[in-house]
Amino acid sequence: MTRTPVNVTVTGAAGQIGYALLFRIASGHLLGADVPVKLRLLEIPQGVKAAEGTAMELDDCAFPLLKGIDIFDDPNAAFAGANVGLLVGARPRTAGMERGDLLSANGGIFGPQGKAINDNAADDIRILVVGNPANTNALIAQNHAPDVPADRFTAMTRLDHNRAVAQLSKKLGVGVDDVKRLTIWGNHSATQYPDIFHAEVAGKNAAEAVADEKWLAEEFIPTVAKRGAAIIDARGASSAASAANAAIDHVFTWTNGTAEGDWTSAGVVSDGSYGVPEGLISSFPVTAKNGKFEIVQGLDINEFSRTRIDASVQELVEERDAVKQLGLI
Ligand SMILES: NC(=O)C1=CN([C@@H]2O[C@H](COP(=O)(O)OP(=O)(O)OC[C@H]3O[C@@H](n4cnc5c(N)ncnc54)[C@H](O)[C@@H]3O)[C@@H](O)[C@H]2O)C=CC1
Ligand SMILES: O=C([O-])CC(=O)C(=O)O
Repeated sequence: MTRTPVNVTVTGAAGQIGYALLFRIASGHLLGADVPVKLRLLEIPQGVKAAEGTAMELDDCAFPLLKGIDIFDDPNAAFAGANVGLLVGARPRTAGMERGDLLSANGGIFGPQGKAINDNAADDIRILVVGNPANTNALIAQNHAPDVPADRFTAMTRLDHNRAVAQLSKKLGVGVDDVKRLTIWGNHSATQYPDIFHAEVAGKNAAEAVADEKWLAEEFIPTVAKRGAAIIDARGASSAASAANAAIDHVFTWTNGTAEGDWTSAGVVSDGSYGVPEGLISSFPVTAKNGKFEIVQGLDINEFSRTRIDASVQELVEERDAVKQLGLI
């Protein structure tokens, strides 16, 4: 049976994450090995030539699933008919830039992109925001797309989730696939909280298997939360291949579902669960089924976790209030 190709719009296509991401989308890792795709690349005018170079390389791979590549510098055109949008391009923080300047510069990107999605994307559009500050950029885009169901806008914390799984598996000397039900709560920032109290490792409770609160508080949590900065320090550039891999994992899970009895982490619109104010885009434990993320309900949150979740959510509240004050939402 011939399937209609899925239109995947990628912003920031000529950047380092774009370079690590596009080849995996085109080879079937984003949606599945039997799903043809058409790529729609969005760049700023200065980035278009480099995106054309990447498109030449994509052609040269002769990927059977890749049914077309178009390059744009206009978000309305780039999101026309999009079924999946990966919002990677963002304004990075540069020396001397205040937080408000960073939020406004990104508001100038994610507001218009949200509107372009609202006006032009396909009815089944699903958005993953990768560009930082990811949660708040997703909130801005979602606020500019009143006709799109809010739950189609998500922010990436899957990289944090994967980092936490890897650190825990090393500590316990087990395979990464033995780790289940780990959760990243809150913001994709240094305040995020990787929670192992509900996680299972080879069928045992992870916190009980670790049995070392000092390691948890002083090693595990800071290592995961500050991993982005450690990569920049070591590589001289921010994480790119691992970020692209996490974006692939996020969308693949969203569309193909979580395994029975397991969950993952994603920044999704809060429905007020776990005391996270409604409407914030915060990371939660989520399952995915029939193309929808659902927040896992009913977990007992202990004092250790409560303080840390609240601190990260408070940071999201402050970011939301700042973009509100700037008139960006
Ligand atoms: N959520 C997460 O876990 C992670 C997020 N990130 C973030 O992802 C973003 C991208 O990272 P890199 O690819 O390394 O950056 P990069 O600087 O290599 O590439 C960004 C690209 O976006 C383009 N761009 C800028 N404004 C644009 C706009 N308005 N429309 C379309 N394209 C635009 C630039 O021309 C550039 O080619 C950064 O904000 C970074 O902080 C990075 C790693 C992990
Ligand atoms: O700070 C950055 O740009 C990179 C980042 O988000 C991460 O690696 O988690």
